[in-house]
Formats: sequence, structure tokens, C-alpha cells
Amino acid sequence: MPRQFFVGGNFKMNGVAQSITEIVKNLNAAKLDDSTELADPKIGVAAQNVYDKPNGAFTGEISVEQLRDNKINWAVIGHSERRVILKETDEFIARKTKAAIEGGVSVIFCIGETLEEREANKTIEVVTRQLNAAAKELSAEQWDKVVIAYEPVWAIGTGKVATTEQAQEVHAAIRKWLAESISAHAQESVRIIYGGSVSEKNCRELATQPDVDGFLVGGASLKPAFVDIINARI
Ligand SMILES: O=C(CO)COP(=O)(O)O
Repeated sequence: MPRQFFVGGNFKMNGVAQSITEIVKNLNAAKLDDSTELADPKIGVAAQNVYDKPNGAFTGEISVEQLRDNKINWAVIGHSERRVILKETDEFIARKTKAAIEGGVSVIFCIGETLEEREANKTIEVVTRQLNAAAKELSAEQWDKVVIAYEPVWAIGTGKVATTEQAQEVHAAIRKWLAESISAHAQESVRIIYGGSVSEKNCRELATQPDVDGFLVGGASLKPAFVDIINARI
């Protein structure tokens, strides 16, 4: 069975009710590739964070239970903006991922290297370190609830998209890691999506790659052209 294409729009800290309503109306009116999954069931809402503790005195945080209570079944965890700006560590991100999955919230797990790390030839080492931290917390079966988002930090919001070869090379390395560190099942079934300056112009070529199972889209997800990215494979 081919893996179902998965596209997420990461609105980040953008939009107000009126502008987000416009985006949702646009998505609802569009003809979407019906084999593409944005979230569960077909178009769903994901949180951009979740805390690793179930409840308590943690001002400003949001719990897994509170997400579920609001019918939110997905969370983006480990985004580079949180790793860099909010100083989230690999271990904290891994614990949040475990808490989300154990509470019934699936995770878009973000990883990726900085420009400095890429130039020092450390891309695979960095993404492997980020993945290993999660593997310490999760059972092999729990990877069924994870979508891995490879987002090179140097490509986020810069207009500098990874080349098709660069994206495929890292995605293939992640798939090999899944085989070696998790299971043959995870290697087959876990989706690996690409994020970083994805646009309606570059998405089709990226989508031809065997290990690119979809996208996590920032800036372009706020525009009508998001529909073209969802439909990149048709
Ligand atoms: O951070 C991203 C998605 O999570 C990517 O952002 P851009 O698509 O704006 O580069």
C-alpha cells in the first residue's frame, strides 16, 4: 500500500478569525486530491504545541487532555522555531511526543539541521540525534502515530528550498533509520514530509520523490495557492 500523502499548513503565529475563516472556506470550496490527508479525518486542526505533564501548575502551557477536549487530534512538536527561540531540547521534545501519543494525539515530529550543521556535513548526524531522542521514549508501535517532518532550518521562511535531491537524500536516510532503529513496519508506513519554503512552484517536483510523503507548509499555507500544494501529486 502506498503511503497516503499528508500535507499540513503551519500558520505559526499568524492570522485572526476573519483571515483563518477565509483560508478554511477556500479549502472547503476547493477540489482536493482525495488521497491526500491534511490531518484526521480529512481536514483537521493540529495544535502547535503540547506540554509533557498531564495537568498542574504550568502557566501558559496546554495539556494533551485540553487538546482532546477541543477535538484536536494532532500536534506539531519540535518545530525549529521552538527548538531555537524557546530553547526546547531533544529530550523535552521527545517527552512531549510521548505524552501526546499516550493521550491519543498524533504528532507531526519536526527535525532538521541548521545551515552551519549542513555546511559541516552534519545533517544526518543531527537528524539522527533528534530521532534517537524520540526513539528512547516511544515503543515501536507508537511510531504509527508519528509523521516525521524534515525541515532544514536554513530553508524555513527563507525562500531557499532544499533541492529535490537534498530532500530525497535526507528522507531516504530517515527511512533507513526507521528500518534499523524502529522496525520494518515503521520503515514502510511512517510518513516523512518535507518543510521549508514549499510553494506551488516547487511542490510538484519534490512530490515525485519516493520518500517525500507530503509537506509541512508555512507561508504558502496562508495563501490560496495552498490548494495547489495539497494537490501536488495529481
Ligand atoms: O516552518 C515551516 C513549516 O513548519 C516552513 O515555513 P515556510 O514554508 O514559510 O518556509
